Amino acid sequence: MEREEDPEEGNAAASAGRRPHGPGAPDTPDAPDGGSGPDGGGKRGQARAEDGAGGEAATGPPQPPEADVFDSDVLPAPPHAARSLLASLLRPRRRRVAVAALLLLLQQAAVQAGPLLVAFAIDHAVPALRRGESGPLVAVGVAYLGCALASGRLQFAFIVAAARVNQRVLMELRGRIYRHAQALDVDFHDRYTSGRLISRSTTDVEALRELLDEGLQELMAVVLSVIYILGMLLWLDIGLGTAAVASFVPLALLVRDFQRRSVRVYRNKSTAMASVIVKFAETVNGIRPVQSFRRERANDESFARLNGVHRQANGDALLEMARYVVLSRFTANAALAAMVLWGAHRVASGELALGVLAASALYLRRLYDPIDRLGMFLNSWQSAAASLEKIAGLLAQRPAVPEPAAPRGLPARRSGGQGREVVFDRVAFGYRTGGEVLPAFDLTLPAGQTVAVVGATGAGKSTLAKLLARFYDPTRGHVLLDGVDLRDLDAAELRRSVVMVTQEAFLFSGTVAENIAIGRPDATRSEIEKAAKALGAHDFVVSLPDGYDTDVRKRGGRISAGQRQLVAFARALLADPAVLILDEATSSLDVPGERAVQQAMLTVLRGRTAVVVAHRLSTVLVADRVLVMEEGRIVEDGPPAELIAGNGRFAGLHEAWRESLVQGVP
Ligand SMILES: Nc1ncnc2c1ncn2[C@@H]1O[C@H](COP(=O)(O)OP(=O)(O)OP(=O)(O)O)[C@@H](O)[C@H]1O
Repeated sequence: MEREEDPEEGNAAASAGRRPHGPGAPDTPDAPDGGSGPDGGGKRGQARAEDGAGGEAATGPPQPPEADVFDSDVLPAPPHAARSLLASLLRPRRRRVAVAALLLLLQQAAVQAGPLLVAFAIDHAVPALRRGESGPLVAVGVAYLGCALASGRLQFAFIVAAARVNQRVLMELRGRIYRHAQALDVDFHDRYTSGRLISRSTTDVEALRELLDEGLQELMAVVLSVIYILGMLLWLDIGLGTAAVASFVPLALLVRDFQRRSVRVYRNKSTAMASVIVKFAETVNGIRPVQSFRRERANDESFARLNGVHRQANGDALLEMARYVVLSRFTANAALAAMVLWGAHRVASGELALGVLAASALYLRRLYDPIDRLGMFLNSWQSAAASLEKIAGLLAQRPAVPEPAAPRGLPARRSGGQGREVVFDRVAFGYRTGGEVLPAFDLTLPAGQTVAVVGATGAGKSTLAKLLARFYDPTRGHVLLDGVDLRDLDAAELRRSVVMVTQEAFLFSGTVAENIAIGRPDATRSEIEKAAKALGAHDFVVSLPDGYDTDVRKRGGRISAGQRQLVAFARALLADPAVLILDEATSSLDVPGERAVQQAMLTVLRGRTAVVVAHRLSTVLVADRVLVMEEGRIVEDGPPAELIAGNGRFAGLHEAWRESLVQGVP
C-alpha cells in the first residue's frame, strides 16, 4: 500500500507519459437482480489477511490484522499511472490539442507585440513626428489596434477549442469510472464503499476539470509568454535580457519548493474531502438505523471532526499558496527594481535608448506577472494530481471475477426446459479478508430440483449461493453449469441463466414496468403484465396512481417491502433463468401477511433449478431436497420428509419451527 512519493509529478505537462494505461474495463452486463445489495457488507467480522488488490483469497487460519489497502483512499496503482491516465485521455484528441496550442501561440504573439510597438513609437515614430512625418505613428497605432483585435479573436477561438477537448476528456473519464465500478466485483464494493466511489467521480473529476479548464491554459500562456518575453528582452538588449534570465534561478527554486510541499498538502486535502463525502453517504444510506438507534448526535460529532480536518487541510493549502505568492512577488519585484535601476544608469550614460528601457520595463512586468498564475496552475495541478492518482488507483483494480478470455456458451437446454444441472466440484472458498468459510465439498443439483439450504446464521448459506451466482470464484475447485465452468461461461449467458433474488429486493429509479422488465428489456407490456398476474402482483400495481407507469421513486410510487418482493419475483419470472437463487427474507414465521409472497415464490421456482436460502418452514417443506449447513459444511442432505422422520439436526430445527409457528400465529 505504500505509495511512491513523486515530487516530479508536477513537472509533467499534459502530454507526459507514453504508456497507455488502458484502464477502460470492458462493459459487463448488469449484475443479477439485487446483486448490488449490501448483503455481506457487514459480515466481515474476521481478521483481515491482506494480500493485495488482485491476490488470491486467503485460506487457512485467519491472519493477524494488518493494514488493509482499502483503508487508504489511494489504492495501489502501477508507477506513473496518473500521468498515463491523463495521457490516455488526451492522446485520442491530440489534433485538437495541437490546434488549441497553435491558437494560444498566435494569441500570445499578438499580446506580446505591445511593448515592442511602444519602444518603436518612442525611439522612431515620435522623432519622425517631430520631423513632420506622421506615417510611422499612425502605423504603430493601427498595428496596436490590430494586435488587440487579433488577440481577442484568437483567445475566443482558443477557449472554444480547449473547452471541446476538456469536456470530451471529462465525459470519457466519468464514463470509465462508471463502467469500471460496474465491472468490479461485489467484494470490491463491500470494501471500497459507495461514498468513495462517489467522491472519485465527483470531486476528483472536478479537480481535473479545473486543471484542464484553467490550469493548463494558464501553464501554456505562462510558458509561451515567458519564452516570448525573454526572447524580446534578449533581442532588445543583451545585458537586460541576460539579467532577466538569471532572475529565473531563484524563482525556479521557489516554484520547486512550493511544488514539493504542496504534494502532501493537496493529497491531504483531497483525502479529507473524500472522508466527508464517505461519512455523508454512509449516514444517508443508513438513515433508518441512524434514526432508530438515535445516532444523530454521535454522527454530528464525527462529521464535525471530519469537517474540521477538511477545513484544516484547506487552510494548509491556502497558506502554502500564500507563502509562495508573497515570496515570488518579493523576488520578482526586487529583480525588477534592480534591473530598472541598472537600465536607468545606462540610459543616463547614453549606453541604452530610453525607448528600449521603457519597453524592457514593460516586458519585465509582464514577465513576472504570470509567476502568480504559475502558482495557480501548480495549485490546480497538485489538486488534480492527487485526484488523478486516486482515480488511477481505482481504475487499476481488476475484477476478482474476471470475464473469460475465451468464453464458452451453454449446451442447448434439454427438452422440457426444466433448468440446468449444477455441480460444485471439490469447491472450497474463503473471502479475501478472512479464513476458509467453505471447506472442500462436492454437490450436485440435478436440473429442475428445488433445494432449500438451511442452517444457523453464519453457516455459509449465502456464501454457497453467491458462488453459484459467480459473485465470487471458488478458492479451489469448480462450479459447473451443465458441465461448463462458470469461470469460462460467457458473462451475458451466465447472467441470463443464473439469477439471484436477494432479500432487499432493490428497485431502480423508473417505472414499475421498467423494474419488472430489467431481466428482459425487450419484453412487451403484455408479457410484463402476465408475469405480474402470475405472481398476484397485478392488482396492487394497477391500484398505483399510474399503474405500471408509476415511478417507484415518486410520491404514490412508494410500495411496501412485500410488494417490492413481488416486483422482484416478477422480474425473475420474466427473465426466466435456468437457475434461480433466492435469498429468503430472514423471518422465520409464516404469518398470513406473507402468504402472498410465499405463493409468488412457489410460482417463480417452478420449472427451473432453484436454490433457496430458506428461513421459512413452508419454503423448506415444498423443496425437493434440504441441505443443512453447519460451519461451512453440509451436514445433512435429503428430502424434507425423510430428514424430519429422522433424528438429525433438521428434525430438531423442524420441531423448533413448528413450535414457533404455534406461538406466532394467533
Ligand atoms: N464479504 C465477506 N467478507 C468476509 N467474510 C464474510 C463475508 N460475507 C460473509 N462472511 C463470513 O462468511 C461466513 C458465512 O457467511 P454467510 O453469509 O454465508 O452465512 P449465512 O449462513 O448465509 O448467514 P445468514 O443466515 O445470517 O445470512 C460468516 O462467518 C461470515 O462472517
